[in-house]
Amino acid sequence: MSTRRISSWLAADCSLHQADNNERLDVSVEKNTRKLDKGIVRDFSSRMSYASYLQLPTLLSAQQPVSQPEHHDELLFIIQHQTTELWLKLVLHELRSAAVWLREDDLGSALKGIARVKHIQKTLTEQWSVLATLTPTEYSQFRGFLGNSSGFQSAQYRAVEFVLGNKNRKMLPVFESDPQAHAMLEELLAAPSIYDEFLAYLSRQGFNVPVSVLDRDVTRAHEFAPELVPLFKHIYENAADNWAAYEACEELVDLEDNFQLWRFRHLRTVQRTIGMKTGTGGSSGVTFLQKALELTFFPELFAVRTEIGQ
Ligand code: HEM
Ligand SMILES: N[C@@H](CC(=O)c1ccccc1NC=O)C(=O)O
Repeated sequence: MSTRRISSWLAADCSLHQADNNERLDVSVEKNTRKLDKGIVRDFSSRMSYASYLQLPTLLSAQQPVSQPEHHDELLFIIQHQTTELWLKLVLHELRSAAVWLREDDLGSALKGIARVKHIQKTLTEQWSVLATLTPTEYSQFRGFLGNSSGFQSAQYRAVEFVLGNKNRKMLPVFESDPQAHAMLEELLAAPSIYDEFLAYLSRQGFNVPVSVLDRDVTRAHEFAPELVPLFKHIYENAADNWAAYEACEELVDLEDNFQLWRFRHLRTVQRTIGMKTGTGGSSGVTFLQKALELTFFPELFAVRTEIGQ
């Protein structure tokens, strides 16, 4: 089809839509009020509704400010945390499934899950701008009511760190008063991380993964294994021949990057809100959080960058 024919076809199509729209406007919207279609279901006395399916009475009754008198901004604080926890629930669901798919050599499904997680991470990182509207003065007016509660006690956050390979048994005692959370973290501590599963997958695909890495104690944090760097160098320098492995490596790099961006935005929000005060959870605060920026899930995938082209 020539360019002229395409544009005249497009013009005809647009004017058709225009006519259609005008007609609909004339017929169905009067006084800027939309007429409701006859078929719209209104009786939910014996049907599942939006609210019942989503358990909204439960969800929307879970915002209970503790400040007295109630501080206007505590609702923001609660909802920022609750939405984070909801998204973390999905992140955990996807990452745990991705680890299983890797174990089953189903890389495609694992990558699809990781792609979804990356979008959630972006949403979570963006969301910090909402909390940044909370001024230090406003926060100081209800901070005292939070007692020793702290994000440090987020079981789902810790679980995500564990699934990604940043295991730390010393985190567990914090959850002793919550048997369900404690059991979940114990289970994840003992299970191979997504990186362990990926390296085992690579080994099954014929890549030369050292036995010391495959047999590592998975209850500990993954530590930099220099022997892995030549393997990744090979994959990166022959990406076209190892596309699936190469793509998976880059997806993991994105995951770690996104995780660190969330940590950084948290740190900056903390800094602008409480400065150098100690945390309600008992840590030094900003100084403690800064140290997390030195942690890494997939050190060899970053180390390989130094080697590329050499
Ligand atoms: C004004 C808002 C916030 C302040 C001032 C703040 C402050 C802090 C501080 C000082 C810590 C260190 C632990 C402690 O001693 O308490 C911490 C840890 C943590 N916070 Fe927040 N936080 C804020 C918002 C949030 C939000 C919205 C989340 C989302 C769930 C969150 C999640 C976490 C997590 C997961 C940790 C543990 C981090 C780690 O172990 O590296 N925080 N926070
Ligand atoms: N650790 C914070 C308090 C805080 O932010 C917080 C308190 C209760 C539940 C979640 C929280 N979020 C992150 O730490 C502080 O020291 O002000």
